[in-house]
Amino acid sequence: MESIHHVSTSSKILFGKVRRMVPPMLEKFHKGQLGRVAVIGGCADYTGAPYFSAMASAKLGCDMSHVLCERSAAPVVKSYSPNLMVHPILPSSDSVKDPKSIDASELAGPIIAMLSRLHALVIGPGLGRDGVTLQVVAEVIKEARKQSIPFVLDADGLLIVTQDPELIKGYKECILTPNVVEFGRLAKALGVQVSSQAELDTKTSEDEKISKESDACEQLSRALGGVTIIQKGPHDVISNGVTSLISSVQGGLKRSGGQGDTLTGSLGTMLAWRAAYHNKLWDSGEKDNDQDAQNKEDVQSELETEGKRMSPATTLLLAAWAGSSITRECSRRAFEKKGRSLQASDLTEEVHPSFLSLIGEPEGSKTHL
Ligand SMILES: NC(=O)C1=CN([C@@H]2O[C@H](COP(=O)(O)OP(=O)(O)OC[C@H]3O[C@@H](n4cnc5c(N)ncnc54)[C@H](O)[C@@H]3O)[C@@H](O)[C@H]2O)[C@@H](O)CC1
Ligand SMILES: Nc1ncnc2c1ncn2[C@@H]1O[C@H](COP(=O)(O)OP(=O)(O)OP(=O)(O)O)[C@@H](O)[C@H]1O
Ligand SMILES: [Mg+2]
Repeated sequence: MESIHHVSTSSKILFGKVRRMVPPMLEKFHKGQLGRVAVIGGCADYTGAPYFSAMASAKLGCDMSHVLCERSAAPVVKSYSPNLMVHPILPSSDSVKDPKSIDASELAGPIIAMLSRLHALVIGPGLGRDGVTLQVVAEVIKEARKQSIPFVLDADGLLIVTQDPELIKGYKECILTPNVVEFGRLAKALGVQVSSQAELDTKTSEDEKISKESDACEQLSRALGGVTIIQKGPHDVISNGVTSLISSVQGGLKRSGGQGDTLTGSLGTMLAWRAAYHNKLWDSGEKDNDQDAQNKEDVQSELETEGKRMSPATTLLLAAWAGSSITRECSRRAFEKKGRSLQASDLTEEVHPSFLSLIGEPEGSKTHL
């Protein structure tokens, strides 16, 4: 029994459509046009997560990859790679006089000042749970939403939304990437029923299981006013509440921490490219389309029609699906080489080969001179 909201378009066609959203490599572009992405995260406890996320973004192909992190994390993240631009501008209880009396919007000022120069944000990798930090990031979320900047919310960024769902309710330019535990917390906060593993185990076919899981993902998305959710797991369920896609590219078998960070960074770059596609940075050769896809049928038709531009609802689902597919392919490739010794950093090296094998360079792209 397949969910009535699932798009059944083949992976081959979907990858072909993703390729349409990827800007070609052309001599005329200047620095920054292929993507300016910032990861907001990194604290005294976690420095790996923002690094993996920002590197995935860079290796997928964005031009500029920033990390906005807590003061103590900055020299550490910088030492991992000179390619990243690391800004120690994320306040915490350690960097303010009195953590109990702060002006969060004022403290968010230096981050907010950067927003207009960015195409996409990834909020949450290694953010930690410091009260001052989380209040400041909530202010950044409000401002990013005001400026219609797309963002990905993960890890401790999801905690902010669990505590205050209104921050993102109805904002169509965001992607949430909860793991099983984070999904459960969000569902509980929004009163959405989730099947237990025991209940899922009673389902006789894989299709029935997926259908049950995607029902919960659709309901959570609807409860949040149609935000896009990637529910990570043995397969990733992607939904915007009315249309769903299943990402089932084979992954690896090692579940080391930090693989979700390759996902968020890849999504950051996909969101930047999606913005470039809608801003017509290059001529995609497709006819204009002024209607936004409203339901599964519209999305499926846009995905299966050649020569017509896709609308933002379709490209957001597709960007989410592409990020998930790339990450799972990275995990598969890294696992093939490293087996049980696989670490998150092994995925980073697989981002470009995975992009080439799944999506490939778009038509007109000059990758050799
Ligand atoms: N190298 C690094 O710097 C890393 C930092 N990380 C950061 O660590 C912080 C906490 O992240 P956590 O993910 O640990 O969040 P939580 O502290 O909420 O812990 C989630 C718990 O759920 C468990 N879990 C995960 N998937 C499960 C499943 N399918 N079934 C049952 N249990 C499951 C995990 O083992 C973990 O103990 C975040 O800021 C995150 O970004 C992680 O991303 C890992 C890598
Ligand atoms: N059982 C599984 N089989 C295949 N792939 C999986 C499985 N579980 C998770 N993944 C994949 O691993 C990636 C990370 O998902 P995971 O559930 O580990 O996130 P996470 O707990 O947030 O990770 P992180 O440690 O980075 O915070 C996703 O791309 C997901 O598709
Ligand atoms: Mg995580």
